[in-house]
Amino acid sequence: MKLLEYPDYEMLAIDVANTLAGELTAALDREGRVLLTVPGGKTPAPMFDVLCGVDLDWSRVDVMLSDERWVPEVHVRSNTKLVRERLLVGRAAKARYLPLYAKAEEPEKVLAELEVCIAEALPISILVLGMGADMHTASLFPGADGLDAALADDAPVLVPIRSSHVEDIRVSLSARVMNGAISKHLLITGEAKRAALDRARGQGAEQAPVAAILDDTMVHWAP
Ligand SMILES: O=C(O)[C@H](O)[C@@H](O)[C@H](O)[C@H](O)COP(=O)(O)O
Repeated sequence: MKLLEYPDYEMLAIDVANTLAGELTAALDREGRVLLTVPGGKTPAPMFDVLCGVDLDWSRVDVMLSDERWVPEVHVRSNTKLVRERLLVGRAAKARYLPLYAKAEEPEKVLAELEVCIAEALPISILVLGMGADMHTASLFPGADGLDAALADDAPVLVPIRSSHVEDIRVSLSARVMNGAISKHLLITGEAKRAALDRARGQGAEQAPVAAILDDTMVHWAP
């Protein structure tokens, strides 16, 4: 794990967007298509606002989420809504979106169908994650129902997660798939998440799920 510190979040967002632009461009020089995976939540939007305007061949970029809340794509808590409004616009509107949500009461009913498109696009070229002060990443929450399955060496691509930490059923990429990424970035802000990161480095993934993805990850932090 490497840690980059920034004076403020605006500088972090601009620098990370430029870093991702460089990595996407290099990956596009090597591959026919590249897979960019991004988090939901509040942190990434300002970075998305910069990245969506970068001049690259977005028509050869697949975009998917690290995890999703099991709510309709128009719901205010939907990460798909966030990505469609803040990343898949401008030049990046030409990217292909690979959904982690389909209309069904329970994710288990449609996970196999969702995994087909994602499996074809793997491995992830560039993974961007967020983290909570409870040391979760994606939707891998400590003590969650589904966490063991998501941390297993033979984990599936997508895992349904139910946790008292959040109100929605979640669907998350497994740690195995996230660690298959060629490049990994973690975006965190504030002292609480910085302290949580320090705690996580000394714990197992069952108590600190973010620890499962920290190897070879570039952590970007702003106060
Ligand atoms: O669905 C989500 O919420 C994210 O994918 C999740 O993993 C997020 O990255 C962290 O919870 C941090 O969220 P904030 O950026 O809102 O603090």
